[in-house]
Amino acid sequence: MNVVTGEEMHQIDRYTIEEIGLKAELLMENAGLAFVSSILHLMNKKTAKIAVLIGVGNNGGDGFVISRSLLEKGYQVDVWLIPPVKKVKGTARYHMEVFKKCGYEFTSYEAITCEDLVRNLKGKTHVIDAMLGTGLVGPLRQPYKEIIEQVNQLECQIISVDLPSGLPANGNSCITDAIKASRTITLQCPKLGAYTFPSREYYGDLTIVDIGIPKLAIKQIDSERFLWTEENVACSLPVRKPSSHKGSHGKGLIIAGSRTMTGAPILTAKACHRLGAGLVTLALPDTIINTVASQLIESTFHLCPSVNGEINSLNLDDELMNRFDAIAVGPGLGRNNNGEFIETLLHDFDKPIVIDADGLFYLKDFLTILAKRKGTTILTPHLGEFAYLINEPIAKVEKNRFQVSRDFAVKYGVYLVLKGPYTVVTTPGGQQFINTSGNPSLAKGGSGDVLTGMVLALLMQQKDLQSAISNSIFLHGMAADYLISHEYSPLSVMASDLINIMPKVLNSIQNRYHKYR
Ligand SMILES: NC(=O)C1=CN([C@@H]2O[C@H](COP(=O)(O)OP(=O)(O)OC[C@H]3O[C@@H](n4cnc5c(N)ncnc54)[C@H](O)[C@@H]3O)[C@@H](O)[C@H]2O)[C@H](O)CC1
Ligand SMILES: [K+]
Repeated sequence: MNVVTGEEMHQIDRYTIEEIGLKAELLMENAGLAFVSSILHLMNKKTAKIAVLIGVGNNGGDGFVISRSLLEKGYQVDVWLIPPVKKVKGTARYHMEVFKKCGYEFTSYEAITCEDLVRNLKGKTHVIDAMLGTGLVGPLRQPYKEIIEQVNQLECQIISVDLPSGLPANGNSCITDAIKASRTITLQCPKLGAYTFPSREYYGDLTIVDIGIPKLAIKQIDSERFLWTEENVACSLPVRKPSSHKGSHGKGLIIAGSRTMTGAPILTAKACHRLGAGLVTLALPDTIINTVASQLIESTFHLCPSVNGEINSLNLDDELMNRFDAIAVGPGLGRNNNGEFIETLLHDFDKPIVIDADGLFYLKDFLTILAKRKGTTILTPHLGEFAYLINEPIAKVEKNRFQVSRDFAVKYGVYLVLKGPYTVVTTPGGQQFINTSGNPSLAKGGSGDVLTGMVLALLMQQKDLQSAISNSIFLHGMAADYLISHEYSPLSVMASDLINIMPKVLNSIQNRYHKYR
């Protein structure tokens, strides 16, 4: 599913109307009806008292369809038109006339004061926000500004049409005032701002509804951003052939751990086993082998000479190294050596390398070598690690996370996994895939180590690397979602719980595979 900017949505809209010939009035009708179908379950017809706030453009036009449809169904609805009536033009005007011809009335904000409106809204159970959509330009103007300030203080449910009014669709411009919705029903394509912070916090629960825009119209935009959903995962997870053997599922090497971080290699290796890797070898500082090996009976080990409890060199000759199909390096390495072995890996190993955590810290010194590397490289930084790697403040990276991660991935020719809520995977070609699973229980030490092991396992089993990476991220988030919907508190989910629940998560998604075929 494409994730679009406001401009791209208008482009899609134009193609649908002008080239395909689906009339704008029909699209607006579809939009209003799809919105209503998706909210009916939230409202009791006997007790719901609904207000619809209608703006000047097509978002407001959707509001007229929504109001008419709810009134036809017998709901109590008060309708408020915010701009002067004469300013409503085009398709929105058409639906305003249809609304009136059906015998319904609205109140014009022109004729009342903000206090009158607020007094009325205070008695409502639901306010539908159809004031401004993707056509917003610049900072919010009056009278929307004063209305939005008041609406945000109401205690009722606020449901936004397409996106919360006042919020820029693309997410990275400055937010002055915007509706803080309890729920947003987005039309056809999710907007970029829904996956950017702090913009996302204004959306509340997000539902995406189909309004009948043909796929061909969506294909016209040169879009490079997509959601990676359960359907994508179910359709692309590897299926084991009866004839397969352990060599068919990859021999992975994990370079991890130090004297003060013995848990990280255990988590990474266990997660890698759980996602089906054929063989997992753990390269560790020689001094911690007993502690780690006592917790890992499925892995094999390679001992590295250490200084101060951290790996000093890999002690792997080329032949030994090239027996592996892929390498993951970084979890719990520590930062007290010079990381020269990362440079060695980048030079000497031409198959996929996943670099995480302290591996990324060392990588900063070897970026020129990274740019020249022929083999596939996958970097999995969180926001802080990425900001360090590119020498920018965290806030700047957060605000422009799509742009900065794309610039980096293309410049260095890597797969970049920028972790966080809505983790973004950018391919070396610049395409971006946004993850839709997970919850704040993942914000805990160790969950990144688990993800690294999962990525290593799937990339050895799937031909398409982006699917392998995105699938690992989705399953990792889905494990956390599964736990909190099965009696775990988000406070108590631990990284090892993610690994332990993985068989059930995989089973549930594989069982749902038929749903998407
Ligand atoms: N995507 C689709 O195919 C469909 C979308 N629909 C809905 O249409 C809106 C987008 O409609 P548009 O008319 O382009 O924009 P708005 O409704 O957001 O209104 C723009 C209007 O608002 C005024 N305005 C702009 N900026 C400001 C500001 N900063 N402060 C105050 N006022 C502002 C100005 O007058 C503009 O002209 C989309 O979101 C969907 O809800 C269709 O109905 C169905 C097809
Ligand atoms: K809106």
